[in-house]
Amino acid sequence: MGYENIRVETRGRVGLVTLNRPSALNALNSALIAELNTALGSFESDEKIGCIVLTGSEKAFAAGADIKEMGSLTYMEAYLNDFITSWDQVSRARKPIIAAVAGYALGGGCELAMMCDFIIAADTAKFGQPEITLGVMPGAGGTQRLTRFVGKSKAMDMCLTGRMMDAQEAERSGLVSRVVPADELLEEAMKAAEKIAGFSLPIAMMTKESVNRSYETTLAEGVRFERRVFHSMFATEDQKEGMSAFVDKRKPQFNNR
Ligand SMILES: CC(C)=CC(=O)SCCNC(=O)CCNC(=O)[C@H](O)C(C)(C)COP(=O)(O)OP(=O)(O)OC[C@H]1O[C@@H](n2cnc3c(N)ncnc32)[C@H](O)[C@@H]1OP(=O)(O)O
Repeated sequence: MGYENIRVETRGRVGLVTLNRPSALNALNSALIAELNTALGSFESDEKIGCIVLTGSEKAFAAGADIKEMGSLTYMEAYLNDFITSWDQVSRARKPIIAAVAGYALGGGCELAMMCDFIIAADTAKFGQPEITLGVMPGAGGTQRLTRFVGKSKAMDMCLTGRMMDAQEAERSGLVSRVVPADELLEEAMKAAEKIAGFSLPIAMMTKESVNRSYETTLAEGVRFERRVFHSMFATEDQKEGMSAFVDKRKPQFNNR
């Protein structure tokens, strides 16, 4: 497929998607989301790919949903077409996805980054949910995910004032996993992705599923889920290989089985 709003590359075992609407600071319109979903689908089904990186430009990861496209939407159109639901594909990906964020990650851009498994931020990154300034509120999971990341007080502050958070505050608050110099962002994200892709894919996928379960269940249920999945790992060839390699003092050769 030819992509107009994103660039899609494969680097070894890592799938790289770069949002690419520079004239609109990567504002997320329906064409871009459709392309992103297609790219994610092809990486999900490509067994050579072990991890995905989603990034934007130096100036903007994404400045939000496309206000020009969305401005004239009616309630009936939003309701009948289930506006925004198609954005969720990122959060439903089974393979690990890292967001590498430089510049603005606002509104839907912040929400898209939060749908990824973790965020590595450049020291230039700015996060915000400014929807209230436009007469709406976050609609792609922002009120829910941001609250889980940073807690109620800061989420309320961000969503009700529309202010931006810089990279340092985002790291202190638990929104991002680490902050790196802007000119090292992609290199650092690729290094993390290559590391993940070098492990057993099914084990990484099960680990992701288990961590995500903690958002949706009680502690006791979550621990029981973890135990079941953990036990199942002993049925994999990669568990045998990983532990044998440790004992033999050699590097493991995982076969994703
Ligand atoms: C409601 C839901 C579900 C989700 C949302 O995401 S609502 C949108 C939330 N985002 C915002 O409100 C941010 C809007 N953008 C800005 O406030 C500013 O663009 C900025 C602070 C990010 C950057 O300001 P700067 O002065 O550096 O750049 P601009 O001249 O303002 O922008 C350049 C160019 O990009 C267009 N742009 C920026 N953001 C969007 C957007 N979200 N949708 C559509 N277009 C956007 C901006 O209009 C300008 O284009 P033109 O030169 O053609 O006007």
